Amino acid sequence: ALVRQAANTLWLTTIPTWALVAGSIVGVPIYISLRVVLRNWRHARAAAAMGARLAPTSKRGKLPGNLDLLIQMMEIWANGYPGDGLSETLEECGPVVDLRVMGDNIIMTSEPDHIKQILATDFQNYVKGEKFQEGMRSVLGTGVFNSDGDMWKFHRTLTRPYFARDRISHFETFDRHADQVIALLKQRMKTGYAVDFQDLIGRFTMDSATEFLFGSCVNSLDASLPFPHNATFAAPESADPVHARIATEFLGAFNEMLWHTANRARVGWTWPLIEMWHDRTEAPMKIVSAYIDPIIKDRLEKKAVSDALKESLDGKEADLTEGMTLLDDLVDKTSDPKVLKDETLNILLAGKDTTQWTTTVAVYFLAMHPHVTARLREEILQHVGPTRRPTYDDIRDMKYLRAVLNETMRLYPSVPFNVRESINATTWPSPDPTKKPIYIPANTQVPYTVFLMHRRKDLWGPDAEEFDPDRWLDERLHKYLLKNSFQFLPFNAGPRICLGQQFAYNEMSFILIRLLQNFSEFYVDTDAFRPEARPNPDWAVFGGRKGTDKFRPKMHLTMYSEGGMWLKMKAAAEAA
Ligand code: HEM
Repeated sequence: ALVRQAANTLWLTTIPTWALVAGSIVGVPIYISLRVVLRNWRHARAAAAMGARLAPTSKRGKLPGNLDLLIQMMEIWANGYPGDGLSETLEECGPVVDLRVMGDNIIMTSEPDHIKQILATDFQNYVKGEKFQEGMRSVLGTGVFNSDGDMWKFHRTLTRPYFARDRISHFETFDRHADQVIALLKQRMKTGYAVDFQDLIGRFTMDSATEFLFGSCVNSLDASLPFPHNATFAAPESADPVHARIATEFLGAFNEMLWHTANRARVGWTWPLIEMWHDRTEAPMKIVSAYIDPIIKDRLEKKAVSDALKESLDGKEADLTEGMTLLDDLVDKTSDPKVLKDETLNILLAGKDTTQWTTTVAVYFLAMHPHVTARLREEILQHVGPTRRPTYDDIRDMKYLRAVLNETMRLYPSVPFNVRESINATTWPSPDPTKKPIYIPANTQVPYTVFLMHRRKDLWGPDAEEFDPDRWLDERLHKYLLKNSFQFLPFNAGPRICLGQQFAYNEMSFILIRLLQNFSEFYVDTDAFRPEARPNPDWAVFGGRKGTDKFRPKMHLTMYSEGGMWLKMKAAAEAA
């Protein structure tokens, strides 16, 4: 009908429908191919004019538009190891490659100098882009994580001052929730069953984040913990108090929202078609809003009372704002409930799963490397002792702890893949200095992967895939990292560097110290992982992390372990 309608419009009414349909079937691919050929020719000319060359392309795709590679990537996303397919492509072409998906230039890089240019030295020439933001908008609005240009500057300026100050209150928050975590762990270990450490730390980061953001903790640590699939009993969730059930629902809705937004980024321009009849973020967003909206309303009402009182007292002694939470800080600058909601939700998204993942994998690595656990405990006992609450100064001085965290984020960065879009045509330096720079067309998606960059042997040495915190302390630091600091980027870099970096180091260090004050040995309980959540046995032949690790890493916006991270631990003698 569409073809016939178009034909009518073009006065081609005398041509029979079958001929129009056949013409379209043959004509559309020819039209697309011609467009691609013409565009590549234009790019080649523009590249030559700039003294540059086109980015290498892979020979691996056999179908038009690299459709076979696209299907393969979808399959890897669902069942493979992160980076599979791409690492082979980068091996074939070098650290930068034009993936050419369905005729579009998509120039992926794992080269520190390119990422430096995107994030820092040529920051003005790149945006997150409308394609990325559109999929997130129903959840994140125009908050700091999901905006570009002036809107991003507005949100960043609004939020930055809060993170610029070190807050003792954060340590009090961490401490209360860490106590709950330790108590839950001790309780669980008494049952003889493993704990899903990823789930437990997710509750810790959610409770800490909601408390420092809103001053109103969601209390997800009050809900019962899941038992492994092989347990013979499990406490029913319905036995939880009402507030804990609400917290579980909130946590579930938040995770679901994340999942759908990441899925939109993955399926690209097709997501509005898939969700044409039904916005998949609507239902979970309703649950999240039911929690956040009343808090914001309440805070704005308090602010109005405080302002009125201040006015009646000519501004003397009437400041009722506590100034402790991010929301307190923000209401001093804006009373727009939408801005307040977007901003706090953006920070919750940026700060919760990232710290959850790093802490989870750090403890997984401790389980796999008992000598690292012993050394880290030694440092903790030396600096903090077996029971005292750690301070900011303790954390700053603990070099081995920082090395363990950095090594964890090197091998399993929370944000393994990211993307920007070029505004104007430009060039990137050639990884091979004997060759011309690489041409980057305007309005082109440029994904970059710190996950693959952090594992490159030419950048980190032959043992790049090994977990070895000492590389941050011995001669390897000078030999590799200090040559180019842009080769380690778990927190991004440049004007959009993670706002919560220091907060994250404090939070992760705090919980690890508390954990190692109380437990001295950790074990991965493989049987507690559901069979489909265990690593594919065929991966063993690959060696490296893929062949060694005992969990199945997956990603939405951030990384996670499929089906949880089931661990057991032994209480420390000092803590008894
Ligand atoms: C291990 C923990 C963390 C890691 C690895 C991490 C990593 C990152 C990365 C890679 C980005 C850049 C995203 C992009 O531009 O595409 C980012 C941005 C951001 N992070 Fe973090 N983050 C962590 C924890 C936190 C925490 C705890 C908070 C807040 C409490 C936070 C707040 C933010 C914010 C607000 C942004 C957006 C900055 C902007 O676009 O201007 N992050 N983070």
